[in-house]
Amino acid sequence: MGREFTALFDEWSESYDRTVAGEDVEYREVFAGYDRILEAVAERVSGTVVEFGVGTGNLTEKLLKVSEKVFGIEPSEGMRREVLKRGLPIKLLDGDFLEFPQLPVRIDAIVSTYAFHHLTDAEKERAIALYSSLLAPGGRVVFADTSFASAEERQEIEQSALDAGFLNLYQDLRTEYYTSLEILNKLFMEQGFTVSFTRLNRYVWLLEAVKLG
Ligand SMILES: C[S@@+](CC[C@H](N)C(=O)[O-])C[C@H]1O[C@@H](n2cnc3c(N)ncnc32)[C@H](O)[C@@H]1O
Repeated sequence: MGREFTALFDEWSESYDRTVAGEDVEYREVFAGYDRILEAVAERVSGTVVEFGVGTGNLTEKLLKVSEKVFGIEPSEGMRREVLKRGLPIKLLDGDFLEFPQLPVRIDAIVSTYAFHHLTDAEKERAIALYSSLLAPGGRVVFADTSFASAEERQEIEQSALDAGFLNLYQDLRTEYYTSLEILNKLFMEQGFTVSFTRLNRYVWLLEAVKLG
């Protein structure tokens, strides 16, 4: 579910790593400190980890240094092809945030970078309820993604994309399902998590949610 962006990611898969390296000026600020953002997620997890929206496998590579086992779930065939080229020792599955093959083991953590905004807020609610049912107390969800601290901040960021003539970025901000910290906090708390947020660049916030007992 929430797979309406898959064709776009199939097309983007071969050049995606050049975008995150800052080649595309429109997205440079979104990906500022990309490597550090991925590390901030990886250093907060251990054990058996499920990663959603794997992309080309950049976070996966870091997770493999700190985890026992990584299950990668990715709906785009183009992106999965890029991950396979890297030969990473993970179990890579066709699936998405809401629908994926049954995982045969206990899960310690669920992670994702730059991807949860592909779900509408109603889909996010369903996904978080599902993760709450999969994790034991102490299990965690760690996401890094564009989110907004307030309605004013959202407006300011959209306006500055327009002022800079970054029309692709502006279009993304207006049409994908970026949400607020307030909504994320509420959705996770309702499913029995404690939540904290840390800003990682102008766009990206780290969300760390720990399942209560
Ligand atoms: C901007 S890329 C991020 C890739 C990688 N996580 C990173 O940080 O570079 C978004 C990824 O999410 C995937 N994606 C899109 N919709 C998704 C969904 N509903 N469920 C899971 N992944 C999704 C895309 O195919 C793409 O690989």
